[in-house]
Amino acid sequence: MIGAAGGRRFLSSSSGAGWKRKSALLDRATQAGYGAEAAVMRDQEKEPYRFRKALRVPAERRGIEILNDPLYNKGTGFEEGERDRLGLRGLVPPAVLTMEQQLLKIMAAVRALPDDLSKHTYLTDLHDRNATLFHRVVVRHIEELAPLIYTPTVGRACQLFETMFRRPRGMYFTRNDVGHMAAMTANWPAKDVRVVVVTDGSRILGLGDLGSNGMGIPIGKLALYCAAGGIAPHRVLPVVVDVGTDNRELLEDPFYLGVREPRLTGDEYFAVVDEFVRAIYARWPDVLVQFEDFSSRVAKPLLDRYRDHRLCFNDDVQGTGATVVAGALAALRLQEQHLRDQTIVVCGAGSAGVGCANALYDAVVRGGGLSRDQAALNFHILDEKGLIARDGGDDWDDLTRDQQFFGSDFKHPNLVRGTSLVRVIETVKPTMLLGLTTVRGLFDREVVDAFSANCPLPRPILMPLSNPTANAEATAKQVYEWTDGKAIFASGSPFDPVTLDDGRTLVPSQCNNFFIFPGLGLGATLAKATRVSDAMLHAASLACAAAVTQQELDRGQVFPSVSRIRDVSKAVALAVIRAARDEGLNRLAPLPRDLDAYVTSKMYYPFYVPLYQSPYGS
Ligand SMILES: O=C([O-])CC(=O)C(=O)O
Ligand SMILES: [Mg+2]
Repeated sequence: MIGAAGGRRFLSSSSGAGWKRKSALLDRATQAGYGAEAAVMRDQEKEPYRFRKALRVPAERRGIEILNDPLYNKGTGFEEGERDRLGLRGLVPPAVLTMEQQLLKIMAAVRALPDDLSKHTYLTDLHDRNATLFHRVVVRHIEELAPLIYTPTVGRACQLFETMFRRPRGMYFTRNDVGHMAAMTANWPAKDVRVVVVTDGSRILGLGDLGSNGMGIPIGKLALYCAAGGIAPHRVLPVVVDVGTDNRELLEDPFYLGVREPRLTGDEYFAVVDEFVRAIYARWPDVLVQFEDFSSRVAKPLLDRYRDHRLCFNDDVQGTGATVVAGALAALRLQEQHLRDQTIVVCGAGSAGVGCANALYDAVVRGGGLSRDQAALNFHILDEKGLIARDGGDDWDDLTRDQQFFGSDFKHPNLVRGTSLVRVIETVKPTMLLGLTTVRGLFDREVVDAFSANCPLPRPILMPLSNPTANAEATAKQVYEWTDGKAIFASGSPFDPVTLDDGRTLVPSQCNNFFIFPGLGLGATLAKATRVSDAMLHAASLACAAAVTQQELDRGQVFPSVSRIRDVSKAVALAVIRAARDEGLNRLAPLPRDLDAYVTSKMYYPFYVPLYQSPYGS
């Protein structure tokens, strides 16, 4: 595979000398025939990149086979010399397009399509035939394309996965593969996988159990790892661990592509995941495994099983948690407030809700000034029955230890098990209200009015985080209209800016874990960290919050604009590497003196390099 690249050079943007070297190399690049690319890099992107002189294609791969490999294919982008060298003459149309021309063509085609699902399909096809161009297009137009290749459109794509299926991507490890998984990893062609995103399909976004059709999620997450986090496409592996499904419709659907059996549970379930985990780390010992969209029943138990001795994290529990902390810190910076003084109500006691509460609690304790017990009193968590509290209920023992943690010690007659959301709000007067329930419209007028009327902050902080858009607890328009534009709004799925009757236009933030996971993965793998610690996650939150510019804050945004996501990922990666070093978890030691330049140099940037045929094989 790729990796047998010729002499590599990289460039840094961090110092004057770096820029000089960069200019010199760009000049050489221009002379070497990269004119358009070099100009684009210099004038439009200012994107430091790794300059690869050439890439060797395995000798056995020629002509059509190169066109059929999305990692090598350039379509009409093959230059004349390459067409001769690689046996392509006559196999592609005569015109030679620059990457820029191809990009314009792709964007025109995407924009001409009538709906988001068709656009998703078009982009998936591009991904399948020319990965370099796909990622270039995504990098350049991330704000427009992230909602198409990722949340929210990816949710619909998962629901329709079987009918939309064209070409496999990633790997499936099923309950029927027990005993074979270690051998199966050898079927994946890439030697150097750095990041695996795995789901068991049991809780895809807020859409429930979609079984094997959940594959769309690891694929979408990893597309962002490449475009936003600078991990090269041949270093990522999307996975479904298919233990069956409890979705009756899928079980009865003749076209369902997964294992048509009820889900495994208990020890049998954990044995399958254990074997998968052992197999993955046996083939790729330094890989980072991101657990994604596992149901609350298993998400935390799996995390606890592996987190101390494997490089892994759960994106919904820890990634979303770290993202919410980042948003909270930025929202408080805007109002010159401290996190320790906030009263926080979290709706939803699944793994994501509890994960967010835990991450915020951890941030309060790290911030100092409150004892652990005092800090816990600032949190109130509700599940579908209402407030979680020890008093007044008979289901205390059925709750998990994590759920019980924030409900033990209220000394207020109103705060008993099952107290309604509005009553909780009127009693505790929260400053932050988070929704992780998947219940559309839960934050209705009554809730938002009560929240806004009782909130001691000038700007109440409201985060309906459930995905995709249709599951959001409230829309941006509703919240801004009901609070007269006062609320700070951040949602899991994107919403368009809202113009109020008085002419003010307000820009909602997207509080999505894509601000954390690509940079966390980049940092953790570059540091060769032995595990992902709470301190690394907290450092990621701080870096993300610090990346919000004053201009963005002034517009009411508490997350950076999505167009800057590569910069944010880099800042997150740097913070994660330093945090790993502080705890002695880095095996990349000592860290490079100019860490910034090092991370920059390691970030994949999609552009074509000349291909040569290797006489020696790959
Ligand atoms: O995928 C997303 O957009 C965020 C996420 O992890 C989820 O909702 O499960
Ligand atoms: Mg998720």
